Amino acid sequence: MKEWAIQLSNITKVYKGKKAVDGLSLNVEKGSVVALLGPNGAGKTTTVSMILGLIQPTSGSVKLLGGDPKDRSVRDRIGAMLQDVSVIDNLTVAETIDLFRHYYKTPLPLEQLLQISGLTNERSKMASTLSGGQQRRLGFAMAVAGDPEVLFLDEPTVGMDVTSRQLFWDTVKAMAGRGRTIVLTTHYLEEADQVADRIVVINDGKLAADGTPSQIKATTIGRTITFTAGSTVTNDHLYEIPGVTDAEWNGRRVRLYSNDTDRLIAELITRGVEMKDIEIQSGGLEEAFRSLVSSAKEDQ
Ligand SMILES: Nc1ncnc2c1ncn2[C@@H]1O[C@H](COP(=O)(O)OP(=O)(O)OP(=O)(O)O)[C@@H](O)[C@H]1O
Repeated sequence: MKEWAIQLSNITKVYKGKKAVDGLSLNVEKGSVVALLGPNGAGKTTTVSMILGLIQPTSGSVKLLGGDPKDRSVRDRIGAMLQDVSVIDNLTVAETIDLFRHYYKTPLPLEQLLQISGLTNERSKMASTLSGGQQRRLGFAMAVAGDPEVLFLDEPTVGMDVTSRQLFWDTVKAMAGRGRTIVLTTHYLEEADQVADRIVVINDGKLAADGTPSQIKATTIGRTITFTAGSTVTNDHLYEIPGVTDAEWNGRRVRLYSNDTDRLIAELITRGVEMKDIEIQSGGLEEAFRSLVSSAKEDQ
């Protein structure tokens, strides 16, 4: 039988009459790495905050490790790295991490936490003097101090350089390898593709897609047609063509997104759209994601 780390049943959060999260149901199996993807304002942070018990759903129920997220017995077993890391004044990096270690019954050793967050050389610095990227890494050390069973990472790599990112994802993968459940939100789709074994796409507070990275890519053909447009072609003109989900301009070079590029190319030719140097690309995750989000909008 599956063991659930997270069970969300029809959760909704209403802010000033507007639904930030709208009837979301989702179960996350223990030991999985789940990426929540969605455009700005989709409801990812609100969802994570409800799972953590930081805000109360307007309706619906949340279970974390089978219990109430606000219970001390549950909170002892989870870790969270949220978007704003607030550091305590007048404490060094090592003292800050040590303070967090003492909240937990079975913390990881201080040296290991300094090493996995790449902060060994900064251990004696005042935490408040760290750069933005270093503060994110300190936030990570604080989140994993208790060796949590479930770890939440809300846009964790924002502001991190390439080397830090690599160390960060290696550490996250190692934690997953030890059976930890990881829920992350990110705008970097390639990262989600590499690290997650399940991707949940949220749009306008609702579930837009749910599957493995390869299923997400396969559920939508998500292809693009790129061409150099003649002077008669306008943006409005392109959006009138059936099957165009998005158009991106770079000078006179246009990229059209569509779920059915075969039909679209026929339409473009039938309508006599002036095109040169035509290329058709098969979709990566980025295109799949755009296509899912735009088709969810059309359904409303
Ligand atoms: N405290 C609040 N009061 C009012 N509206 C809020 C509040 N928090 C979030 N919202 C609104 O709820 C919606 C969802 O926001 P949320 O922060 O969950 O999105 P997100 O997917 O995390 O976005 P981002 O990728 O930009 O972080 C947005 O329209 C936002 O403006």
